[in-house]
Amino acid sequence: MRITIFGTGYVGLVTGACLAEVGHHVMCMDVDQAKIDRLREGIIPIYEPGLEPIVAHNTAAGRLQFTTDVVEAVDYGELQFIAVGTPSDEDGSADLKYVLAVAGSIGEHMNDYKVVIDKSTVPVGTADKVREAVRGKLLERSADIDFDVVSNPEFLKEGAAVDDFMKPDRIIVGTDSDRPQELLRELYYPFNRNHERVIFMDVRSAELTKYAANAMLATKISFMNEVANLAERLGADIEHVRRGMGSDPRIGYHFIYPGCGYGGSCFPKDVKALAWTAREYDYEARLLDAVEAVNSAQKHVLFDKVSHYYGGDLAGKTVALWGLSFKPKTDDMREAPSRVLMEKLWAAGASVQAFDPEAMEETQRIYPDQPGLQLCGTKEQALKGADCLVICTEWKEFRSPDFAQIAAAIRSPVVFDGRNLYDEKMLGRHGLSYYAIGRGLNQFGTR
Ligand SMILES: NC(=O)C1=CN([C@@H]2O[C@H](COP(=O)(O)OP(=O)(O)OC[C@H]3O[C@@H](n4cnc5c(N)ncnc54)[C@H](O)[C@@H]3O)[C@@H](O)[C@H]2O)C=CC1
Ligand SMILES: O=C(O)[C@H]1O[C@H](OP(=O)(O)OP(=O)(O)OC[C@H]2O[C@@H](n3ccc(=O)[nH]c3=O)[C@H](O)[C@@H]2O)[C@H](O)[C@@H](O)[C@@H]1O
Repeated sequence: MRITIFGTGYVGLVTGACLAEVGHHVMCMDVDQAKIDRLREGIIPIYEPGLEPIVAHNTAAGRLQFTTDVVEAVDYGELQFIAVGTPSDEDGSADLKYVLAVAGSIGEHMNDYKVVIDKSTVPVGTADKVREAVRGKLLERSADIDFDVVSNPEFLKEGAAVDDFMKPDRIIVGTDSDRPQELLRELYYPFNRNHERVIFMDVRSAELTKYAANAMLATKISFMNEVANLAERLGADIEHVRRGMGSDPRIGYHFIYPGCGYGGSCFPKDVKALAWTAREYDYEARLLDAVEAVNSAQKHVLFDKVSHYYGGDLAGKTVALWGLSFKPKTDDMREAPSRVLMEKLWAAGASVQAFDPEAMEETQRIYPDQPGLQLCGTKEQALKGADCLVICTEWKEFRSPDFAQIAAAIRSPVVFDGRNLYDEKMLGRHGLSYYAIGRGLNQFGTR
């Protein structure tokens, strides 16, 4: 099938490359000329494991093309995917300007039947707005061309995006008519070989499914962070509690890891957007508001522990920081807990020596002239001359470090761990104190 994808970010590029991988012909369009130039040279603008080879292979095979030409892009595919950003507006609502701009372009340039497929995460009712935007442009040029609008939200995770797309738990397709349903059944047929993965439903239910799934996952995390904060005050260890809870299959082990708060481009914005939608419909989503509030507070917990350890005086201190990205296997820094920590440390007069396996360039881009930030080539270099070590992201290479080397390198014998990677005893053997999340008395630093 011939497919056009608008937006070559995490979702658009992965979708395009993976659909080409199963034999479809795909044209990816982006308004960012520099991004398209790099993609044409085979340079992937993001770090995403496994993406580069399939982009290269399918580009060479002629199944994957890149363009900035909107006319060419609209003309190309019978299926037109919208995979552009839907960032939070100031009030927490989803900003639909990019989605509606693409919809307008499709209406402006289409000359035959199209299925407009919304893959971006959008509030319930957006398909109606997309339909209006396309129809409005068709009316302007008195064109009577048939089209359908479908909701097909994406559930991939950054860092595992290619795997998630190629082996999805489910493919949600929201459509209100038969013609697009048949086309999407054909599109996703290659992904159904093992078992049927496509779940068809009406458009509004599909739109809500995406927000509800992300909000549920975010709720699990905030719930565990709340229990972790309680565990610190009660003298319990959240890691035992987590295992004890997860062994109940009704709860499960997934997404109940406590930490220094969830980040990324989606959970924070999607929880806020769903709460905003609820308010629009005169419903106060108390649980969603609490999930967001717990998470915002959780991003301060590491700073509070460090600050308390030093009696509230961080001026002149140097903190070694391992992990900058919002989670491992990505260079994405959007809403990363490390940013809240660094900004608070700088405000308190401390400086940061940071290392991340992939997110250094992105950090440099975000904080180009920050005197309190030194980006180090290795995790060991980050320790040199630092007062203490803080861990924000659970990259694999941080899991079993040389504790003796850490103890020798840092001035105060203390490690603050926002991801609960270690055991207190392992550090204790090297004379290091260990402050993690929810791991017994004195972890909050208040006793
Ligand atoms: N990042 C993720 O892991 C996931 C994201 N989503 C959702 O997918 C959507 C896209 O997210 P990302 O891929 O992360 O965004 P992104 O910000 O990485 O990429 C969006 C791309 O769209 C391009 N763009 C903007 N206006 C355009 C236009 N008029 N025509 C063509 N391209 C245009 C931008 O230049 C950019 O390259 C969002 O709604 C997000 O919530 C859904 C599931 C997973
Ligand atoms: O809509 C989206 O964009 C995507 O959002 C999340 O994917 P992603 O943000 O890439 O990453 P996750 O692995 O879900 O992690 C999100 C945040 O939660 C944190 N987290 C995750 C799991 C956990 O147990 N504890 C925890 O603190 C991570 O550290 C990270 O900061 C969802 O997992 C995807 O299904 C969804 O498609």
